Amino acid sequence: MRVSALNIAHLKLATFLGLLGLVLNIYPIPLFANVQLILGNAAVVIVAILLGPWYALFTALFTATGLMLAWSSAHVYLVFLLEALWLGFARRRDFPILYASICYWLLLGLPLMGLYLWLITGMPTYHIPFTTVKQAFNGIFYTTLGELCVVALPSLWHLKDKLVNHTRRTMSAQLSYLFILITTISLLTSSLVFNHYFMDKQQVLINQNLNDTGISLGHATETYISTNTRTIASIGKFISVSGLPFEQWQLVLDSVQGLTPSFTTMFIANEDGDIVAGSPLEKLNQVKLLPQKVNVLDRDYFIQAFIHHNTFVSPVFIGRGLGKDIIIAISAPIFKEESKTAIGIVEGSLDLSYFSNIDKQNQHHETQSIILLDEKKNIVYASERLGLQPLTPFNYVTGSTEYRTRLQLMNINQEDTETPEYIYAHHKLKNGWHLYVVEPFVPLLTLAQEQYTKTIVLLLLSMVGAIIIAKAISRLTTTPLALLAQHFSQKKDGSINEEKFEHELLDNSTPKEIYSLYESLEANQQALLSYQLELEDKVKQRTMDLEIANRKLKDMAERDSLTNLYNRRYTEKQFLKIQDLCERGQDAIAVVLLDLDFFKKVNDTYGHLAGDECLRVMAEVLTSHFKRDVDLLCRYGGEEFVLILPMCNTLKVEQHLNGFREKLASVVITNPADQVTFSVTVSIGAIIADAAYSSTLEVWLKQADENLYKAKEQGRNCVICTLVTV
Ligand SMILES: Nc1nc2c(ncn2[C@@H]2O[C@H](COP(=O)(O)OP(=O)(O)OP(=O)(O)O)[C@@H](O)[C@H]2O)c(=O)[nH]1
Repeated sequence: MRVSALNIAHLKLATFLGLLGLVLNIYPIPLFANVQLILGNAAVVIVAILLGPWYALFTALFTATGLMLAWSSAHVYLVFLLEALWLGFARRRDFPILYASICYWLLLGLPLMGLYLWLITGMPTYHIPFTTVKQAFNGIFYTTLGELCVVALPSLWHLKDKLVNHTRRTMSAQLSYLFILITTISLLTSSLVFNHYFMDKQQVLINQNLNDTGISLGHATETYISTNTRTIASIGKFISVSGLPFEQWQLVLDSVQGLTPSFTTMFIANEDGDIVAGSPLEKLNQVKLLPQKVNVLDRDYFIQAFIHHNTFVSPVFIGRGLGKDIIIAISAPIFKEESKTAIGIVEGSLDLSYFSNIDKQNQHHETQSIILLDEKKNIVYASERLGLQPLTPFNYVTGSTEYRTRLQLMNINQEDTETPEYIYAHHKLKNGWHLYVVEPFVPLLTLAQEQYTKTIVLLLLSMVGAIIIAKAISRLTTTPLALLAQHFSQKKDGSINEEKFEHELLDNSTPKEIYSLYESLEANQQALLSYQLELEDKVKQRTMDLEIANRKLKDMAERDSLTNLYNRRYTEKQFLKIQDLCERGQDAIAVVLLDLDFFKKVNDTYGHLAGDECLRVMAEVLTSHFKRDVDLLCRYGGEEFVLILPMCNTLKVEQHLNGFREKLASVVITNPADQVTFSVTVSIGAIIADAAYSSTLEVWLKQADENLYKAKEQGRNCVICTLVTV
């Protein structure tokens, strides 16, 4: 950003929007798991549209910091600052911002995000495509939102010195683009909301199922333990009350053996902790064969029952009595008949396979697993697929910072990973045991990903559909307009189009406004046409008048008004052309000077009107006598006339002049004033020479004048002609 180009108002706007974006980005909208919607970057889009790349970069510094605080990952600076520059430069080149955003994510955003997730975060590869595509769609979402904010806020349109389009886009393109923007934001919003509620519902269902399983299996476990505890207590009590001698205790165990299938083994130990009776009997016999005597004096279940007189359920441990299995021992004291003195204990080792049965009977067995812990949090039973060993402590980590759900999440095997393994429900049983019902998290994640992927595909299809529909809709309105504009515009030659507008698009389906426009344009065109015709007529008339006036002016400039013969000026000018032409053709020219005889006398005798009439008659006779088009007849001044006779027959000129002289002399002239008649004669001096004789009229006239003078001298009414041969 050049410092000189800094605009304080723009900087303030960019800062304000940046801070707003920062706050919005600190709190992204959680959708499901690690799917979050960030909206703060819309501020960057607004700045990119209005102010260009450098201000957008400035705003992006704020918004990316917001994301940095939310995600604690520096990659946001790279991905989103680049995006800001990209959008800003695209805007400067009049590239629609939505399309620019799509291009950015396809060409840069997606690869960058993918590389970051793969190389830096160590996210499972199967999850990377979804996470990156999700981010790209989030990008398209806030870009659309930003652009619509600009469209919806008229105050931003009038922002001083903001970026403006260099090229004017067609109405159809603008309408289509706006339609696509609205469709995109509507589809994205509705699909996000729909997916959110769908996933929410799924989570509620999963939670409910886990809890239901927990309650039912917990209840079954409690019943199993309490029933068996009561059984052991009853045996102890029976022996105590019956006062049976210890030799008969084996009989008691033998008799209850079939009734207590829940116990794998049972035994009775005496006050010294020695096993004195056992069931099944084979096990007891095996124990008796052992080299060392089995003594349970130090066992919790012995101490609790014998010393504390409790009916006791032990944590899980490795048996040492009738076998070395992993067992849970339930023990009860045997009292001396009618007294409070313990004389032994009866113990039963619970059959742990029962938990496997209730696990298998669980209706959600396919997806759910259970973990039963004793009060010391050692594993009593764990579903086989979990791979957990009974008796081992249950190690797990709950929660996840990356994946936000309304479910309880735990990791059992991979405690260090951020990807949760299981969703769980926990139940604490009445005896202090814990029951965990767990379900793998990945299927739910996969479901969410499938759901969002379908949405994305649907969105893409809808965008294509929107483009087609937008084009069709804008065609309905803009095509008739374009056709009207084309039809009613001037033709290339600037004239008005006179053809009637007929097009299939202009029918009953044409919008009313456009049809009214057509009607008024049509009326204007007709008015303009008739005005044009009127104008053309007027112009034609004026042109004609002008031509006549011009001709008159020309005549006035070239001709003598009294005789209508050419004047002196015209003759002098024309002579040059005639002489040049004849010189080229090696033709002869005759230059003749004529002067009425005693014209002063005519004037004096008959008056000036008669003099004028005399001059007119002279001109008429001249015109009728010298008929060739090439002959130039001129009143040279006063009663003097000049004839230029090009390409003449040198031998016949004099004769022709004499013919004229005689003709004039025979003409009777009537004085218009008093109708008195008279006649006049003319003296003629001429020179006939090859055109090359001279290019100057004066030279020719000089000779003609000399001859005229001679004619006057010789008594007038005669022709003196000189034939000059070069
Ligand atoms: N009525 C009339 N008279 C003209 C016009 N132009 C010249 N004149 C007269 O023509 C007369 C010419 O007289 P002069 O030059 O003495 O010649 P002339 O009387 O014809 O005598 P010669 O040429 O020697 O025979 C003058 O009186 C002019 O006033 C004209 O346009 N109309």
